[in-house]
Amino acid sequence: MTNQAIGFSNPKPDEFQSGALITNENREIVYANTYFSDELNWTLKKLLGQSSDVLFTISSKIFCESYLMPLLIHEKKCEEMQLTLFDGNGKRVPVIVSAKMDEKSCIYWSFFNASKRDKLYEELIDARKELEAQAKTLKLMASTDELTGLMNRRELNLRAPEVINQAKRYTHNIALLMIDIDHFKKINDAHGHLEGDRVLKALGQKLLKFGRQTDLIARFGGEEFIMLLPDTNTSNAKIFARRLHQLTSGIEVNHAPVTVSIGITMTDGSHSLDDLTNQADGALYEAKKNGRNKTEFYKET
Ligand SMILES: Nc1nc2c(ncn2[C@@H]2O[C@H](COP(=O)(O)OP(=O)(O)OP(=O)(O)O)[C@@H](O)[C@H]2O)c(=O)[nH]1
Repeated sequence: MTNQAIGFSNPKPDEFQSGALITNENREIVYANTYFSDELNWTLKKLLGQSSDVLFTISSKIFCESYLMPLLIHEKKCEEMQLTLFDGNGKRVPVIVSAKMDEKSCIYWSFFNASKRDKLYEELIDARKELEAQAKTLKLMASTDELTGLMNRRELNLRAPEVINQAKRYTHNIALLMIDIDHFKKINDAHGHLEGDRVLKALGQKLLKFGRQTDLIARFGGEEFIMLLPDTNTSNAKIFARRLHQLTSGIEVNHAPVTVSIGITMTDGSHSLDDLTNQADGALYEAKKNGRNKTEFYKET
């Protein structure tokens, strides 16, 4: 079969927007339509008589040998395989290939340029990546206190039950500390809201640095913070609170140290977060009542 073997006179045989190729039983090209010259920059004369291998990239050749050819031999046809061709200038062109094999092992190939389709895939992948990044940012925003960067109350509510359950399971104690800046309103009133914000941020940073990785450290409300310390007994919690008082005094407003009051409650995992925060709140109230800059433990009545 030669190029002339498929001789049309009218209408024009070669106005297809796809490549058509025929290879013989030795896989030599015996026909290529003008798509190969017009769109893929091949010289048709050069192509004729060549092995079809000249068209395919190495990975496409491997795919042809290992999958496409066995399929053609067995099924006599294959549809919509994604391969990569070289054009006449050696540029890679993604194509969708369908092929049919006749009883003399001639193969009738059709190639559809898939560059635009690939571009669309790339754009879809980019769009997906962007959406994933946005979702991640939104998740972070929903779980984080904007001012201090600590987890917010919502996130604490989500994560605390697991920590409390683990204490129960492994028979550990947990300490919950409610930490409240003393006379914070005065700082705001005397030095402005921005100064108040600076103090909140500084305390947030100190708590983060001071806490362990397993601690939950959250901004609970205005000037109130919560630390949930797993695997901590009463005497450890006392030492921890003492160091927290020292640490906080390192933050100064107009050369005066900032102080905090702390309410602590302990549990073996048999209390809910709500129970614990109510208990710690009661202890915090006692600390404020007793003069501030103090730690009090919740006492069961
Ligand atoms: N700068 C700033 N202030 C805040 C923020 N959230 C809450 N506050 C302020 O924190 C202050 C809390 O005041 P109070 O509840 O009276 O407590 P306090 O002045 O610390 O008094 P004690 O707790 O009794 O020692 C209020 O003035 C709030 O406006 C914030 O994000 N930034």
